Amino acid sequence: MGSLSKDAREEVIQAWYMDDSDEDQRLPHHREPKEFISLDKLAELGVLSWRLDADKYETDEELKKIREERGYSYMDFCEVSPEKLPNYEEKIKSFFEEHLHTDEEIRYCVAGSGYFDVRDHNDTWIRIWVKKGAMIVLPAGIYHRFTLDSDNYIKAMRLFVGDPLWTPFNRPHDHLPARKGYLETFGQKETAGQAVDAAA
Ligand SMILES: CSCCC(=O)/C(O)=C/O
Ligand SMILES: [Fe+2]
Repeated sequence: MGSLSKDAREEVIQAWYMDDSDEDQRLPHHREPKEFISLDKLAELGVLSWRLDADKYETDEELKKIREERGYSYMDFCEVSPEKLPNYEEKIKSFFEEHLHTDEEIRYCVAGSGYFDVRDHNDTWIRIWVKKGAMIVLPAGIYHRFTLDSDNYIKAMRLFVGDPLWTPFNRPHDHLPARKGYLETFGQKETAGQAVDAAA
């Protein structure tokens, strides 16, 4: 994806299987021993990723190209921290409720960091740590949640195709066409996604 190698992406995006502990959601929640997951494995789940230069997002040709190719016409920013986000406690709680959306969730971390957790094909939580420069797309219909990490701050660019619809559908919402479509497209291993694109 783009001109930078996969290794460059891994400097700002890391993923691992989570432990079962109920401790503070902002902790990494690694298993013992740690079980990291490749970006190719994320692509099998439909989770796409790029590394971009967050210091030049206003003029970045690579970002422009991605937006044009994928039709991301809408853009705004979401800053999450106790000081910056109105109704912070309520919002952070709702972000961490397991949910899906009927459209892609596209987030580009331009400052700070945070965790997007997604369910794999076995319904096991994978934690995706995004840092400055990481852009990820969660496909429509994937169950996921978001939390800040212990640094308590992220500024994310939010992209969308057309008029944005941010509605979270808390689990269970298995009857939604977006969920059924997700399972049809990504419910089996080695389906569409960057892993297949890369092999082509
Ligand atoms: C870092 S953006 C805030 C989280 C969010 O918008 C969302 O929908 C999480 O699932
Ligand atoms: Fe979401």
